[in-house]
Amino acid sequence: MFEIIKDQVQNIKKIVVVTGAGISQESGIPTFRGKDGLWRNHDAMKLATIDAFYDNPELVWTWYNERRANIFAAKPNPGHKAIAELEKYAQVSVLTQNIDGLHQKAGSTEVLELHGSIIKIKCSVCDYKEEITSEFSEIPPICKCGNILRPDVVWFGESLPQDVWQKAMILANQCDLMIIVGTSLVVSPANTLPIYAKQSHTTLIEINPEITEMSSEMDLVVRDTGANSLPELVS
Ligand SMILES: CC(C)NC(=O)[C@H](Cc1c[nH]c2ccccc12)NC(=O)[C@H](CCCC/N=C(/NCCC(=O)O)S[C@H]1O[C@H](COP(=O)(O)OP(=O)(O)OC[C@H]2O[C@@H](n3cnc4c(N)ncnc43)[C@H](O)[C@@H]2O)[C@@H](O)[C@H]1O)NC(=O)OCc1ccccc1
Ligand SMILES: [Zn+2]
Repeated sequence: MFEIIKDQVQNIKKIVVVTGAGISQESGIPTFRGKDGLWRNHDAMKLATIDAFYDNPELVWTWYNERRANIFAAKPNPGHKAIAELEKYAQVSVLTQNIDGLHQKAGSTEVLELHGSIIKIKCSVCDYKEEITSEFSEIPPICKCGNILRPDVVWFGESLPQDVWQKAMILANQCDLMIIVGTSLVVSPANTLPIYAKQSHTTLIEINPEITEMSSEMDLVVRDTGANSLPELVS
């Protein structure tokens, strides 16, 4: 399946793996597409906004608490593990849109969380931040400054953490191989990363059971799941 790599493996030093919800689907975490994208009939893309949060912070907090409980119970799948194992062969940087922390749990040592992390919270006003270790008694939890706390994730209409995004663009532009797994490439600016790689003639591989916004730009398309196909990369 991955002949295109096996032929040039000796000069692949830097690998970037761009991931989305699909890589965690086989760990029991729903994606954002189709029926998965609905929570209590609320469109996930509408709930993940600052407006939804200020309209109904209890509802948004309940959504994130349910997702967090599901994520805490989830285990990395063979797809996450294979990406971590790739570090035996090259420098691997994971640029993920996922907030579930499963790449780190699988052993990946360089993971850039483009859209934040569900295990972190921050104040909606002051610069207070912390990692969540236990469930909250009150919803929404209140910061010591009196304002409400929110999940430390990037909502639609909010810009990505600039230090993380700058580093992601550079890694995408300097890698020898980019593997794009489990993302529909609908959401920007994450969906521009393959373009940065293409500019420096990097080999692009897409792993996804379905076609995506950029399938036609790929050097190799693997129409299979992450857990089924990625282990072959390291076998
Ligand atoms: C919907 C989209 C059009 N909107 C955007 O891109 C907007 C910009 C925008 C607004 N209006 C527009 C109109 C046109 C174009 C763009 C825009 N982007 C933003 O707002 C970004 C912020 C985006 C980040 C939002 N936060 C997320 N998540 C964190 C929170 C949370 O998770 O709760 S996005 C969230 O949704 C996205 C979902 O996409 P995927 O991960 O790809 O998942 P999806 O379900 O779509 O697809 C799954 C894929 O996996 C495949 N699959 C399924 N199973 C498997 C399997 N087993 N194995 C392999 N593959 C599999 C499926 O086939 C499928 O292809 C992810 O990025 C995820 O992180 N910020 C910004 O631009 O800031 C600057 C700015 C600032 C102010 C004003 C203007 C601009
Ligand atoms: Zn505060």
